[in-house]
Amino acid sequence: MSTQAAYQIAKEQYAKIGVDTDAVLERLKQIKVSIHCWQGDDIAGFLFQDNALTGGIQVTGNYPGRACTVAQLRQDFEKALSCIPGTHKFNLHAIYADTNEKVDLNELEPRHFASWVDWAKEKGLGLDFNPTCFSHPMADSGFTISSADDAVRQFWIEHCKRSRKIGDYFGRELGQKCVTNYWFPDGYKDIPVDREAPRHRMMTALDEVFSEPMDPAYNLDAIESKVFGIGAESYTVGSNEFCLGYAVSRDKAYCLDAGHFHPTEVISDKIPSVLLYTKELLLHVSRPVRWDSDHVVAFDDELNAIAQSLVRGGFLDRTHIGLDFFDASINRVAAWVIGTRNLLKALLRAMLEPTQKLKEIELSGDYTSRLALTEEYKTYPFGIVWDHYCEQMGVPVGADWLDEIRRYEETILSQR
Ligand SMILES: C[C@H](O)[C@H](O)[C@@H](O)C(=O)CO
Ligand SMILES: [Mn+2]
Repeated sequence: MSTQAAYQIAKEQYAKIGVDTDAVLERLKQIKVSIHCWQGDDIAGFLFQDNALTGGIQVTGNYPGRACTVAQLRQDFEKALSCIPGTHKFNLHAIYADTNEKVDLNELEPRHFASWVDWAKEKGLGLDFNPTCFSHPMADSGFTISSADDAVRQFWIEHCKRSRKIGDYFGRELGQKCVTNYWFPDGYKDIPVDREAPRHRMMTALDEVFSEPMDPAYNLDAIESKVFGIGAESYTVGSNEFCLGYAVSRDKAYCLDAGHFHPTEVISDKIPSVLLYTKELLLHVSRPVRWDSDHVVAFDDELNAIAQSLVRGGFLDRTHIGLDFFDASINRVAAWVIGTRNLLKALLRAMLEPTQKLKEIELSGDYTSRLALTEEYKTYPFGIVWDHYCEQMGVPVGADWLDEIRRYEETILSQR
């Protein structure tokens, strides 16, 4: 049976529960996923390629074909995009500046990212941004913006201020909001005596970073919390309470990373609470396996719960959906495709639910019907709708994309 014929049958089945599949696909088309550049090169960047990855995060694996130049990273990402339906954003870190100058993080300017803007315009992409507060000698103490050393702290404050200007430049040039996300690995390996002072320093340093008024229509500041990193197991300055409190009190966006909480906590349940108190939210959709392992996003229960949380709550307009994983043990281009397609698939599945009807059932106290129907809808043919969407958007249907990526691996990646 053709994808089209199958779609007509699925469309009728969804129509019977009051869901208009064509309208859902129009909504899905509007979703821009912020796809992280760092899956393409194991977070090496281009400014200091000899610096080791620090900050308590780790990329494992040695799959051949890592992107080592700006041109290679763009080429790989374009290949991934050819297998992903929709129009999306590329999420850059400061270390991905494209320049021949020897420039340090506290010297970066928008012009060092001009070629990224040209490329994004040419490809119709949006750009997001992150200061890189790791993999640098000034972060070797384990502290950056909350360091007790004035020189260290000022270095990172300056880097963050400049990052914000780069975010604003992206937003203005591309005519769409750039989310600039601040994540700091600062913390102690062992049990601290003073748990307040580093947080106080981080708070005042951030106030300095954000002191210049900036239009959130172009640059939206987000702050990302974490429970712990490797080497900072006992204490993380930018904890959940710190970052959420900061975001709420300073009118910033909060960034929820799926891997940054205790293993039994889920961000799907945090989304509706955070959005009661912040205007906007950034997600780092990731897959923690026992710890913040940053596995490629799989089509698992929590991914579906995140998508349901966003769709059922009507939060898509206020949420910036970013990805954050880095797996060097498999083809990196395939990793982008797998993770992003899974995220879109989960959003589609959530959108294909008769949300209003389910909310009414819940409100009436009919929990039997709630469970019966949500369980039944799980096996509705969303995969057929997804295939139709891929066909409509001109990207490979089903696993056909894998042949494309394999060919790319043979002709391009394996030659590096
Ligand atoms: C490279 C990213 O900025 C990093 O993954 C950060 O977002 C994070 O999640 C650290 O654990
Ligand atoms: Mn993250």
